[in-house]
Amino acid sequence: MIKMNNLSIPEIKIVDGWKDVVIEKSDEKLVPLSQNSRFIVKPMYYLSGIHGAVNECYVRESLAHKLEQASLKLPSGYKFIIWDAWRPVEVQQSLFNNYRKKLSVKHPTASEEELIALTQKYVALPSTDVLKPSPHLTGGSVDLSLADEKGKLLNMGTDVDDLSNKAATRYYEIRQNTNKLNDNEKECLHNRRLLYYTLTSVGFTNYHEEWWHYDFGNQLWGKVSDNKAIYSSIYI
Ligand SMILES: C[C@@H](N)C(=O)N[C@H](C)C(=O)O
Ligand SMILES: [Zn+2]
Repeated sequence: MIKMNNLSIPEIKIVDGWKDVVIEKSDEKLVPLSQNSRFIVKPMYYLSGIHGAVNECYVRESLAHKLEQASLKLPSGYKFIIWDAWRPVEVQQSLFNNYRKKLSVKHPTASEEELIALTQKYVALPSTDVLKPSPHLTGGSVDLSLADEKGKLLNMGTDVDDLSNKAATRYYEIRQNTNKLNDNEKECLHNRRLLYYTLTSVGFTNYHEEWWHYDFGNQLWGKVSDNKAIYSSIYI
């Protein structure tokens, strides 16, 4: 089992400029995660009826292998719950449009340019450009959380795809510097650390604005881990 010894989540490199990361292309194929009983696969965008979303979570072979390695480090009976992985560009476009719309309600005075910039904090710009594809189009991103031995979702403090500052991975780490955390907040802090250390110990990186988004092999991963990327966009 992963040993965290109360380790905090360190500052995570911001991803500005990730589209400039060089991709040394790999031809690894996509594999379905539902074939592995260590994972609970609930493709949230298919289940919520987003047009074009698939009833499966596909990732590159190496990513599936790393996820399996990470699952062996979880406390007994715990599983990863996988909500999303590879996406077709039309799903990326729908998500982008939906977020833009929600943010325009939250920020009624924002200009179109500001809204587009704000939206990109939560959803990457839809792109099939092989030199700068949206991360989920590469099969190198996964949106996930943890379920305990009874199959109950662990408390992470927000839902997936939350639009508040609480979604930032280090939200509770930063909060505890100025406030005494209550029991609920301490639980969220612990659960986010468990997810973070289990995944980063096998080579994943996290997107600092979303506690649920992890990468391996794509340009976001390359930016955060100082590597060249290996995955460009791929189609099924
Ligand atoms: C939409 C959200 N689940 C997500 O995956 N965001 C990242 C930044 C993305 O779109 O790549
Ligand atoms: Zn994601």
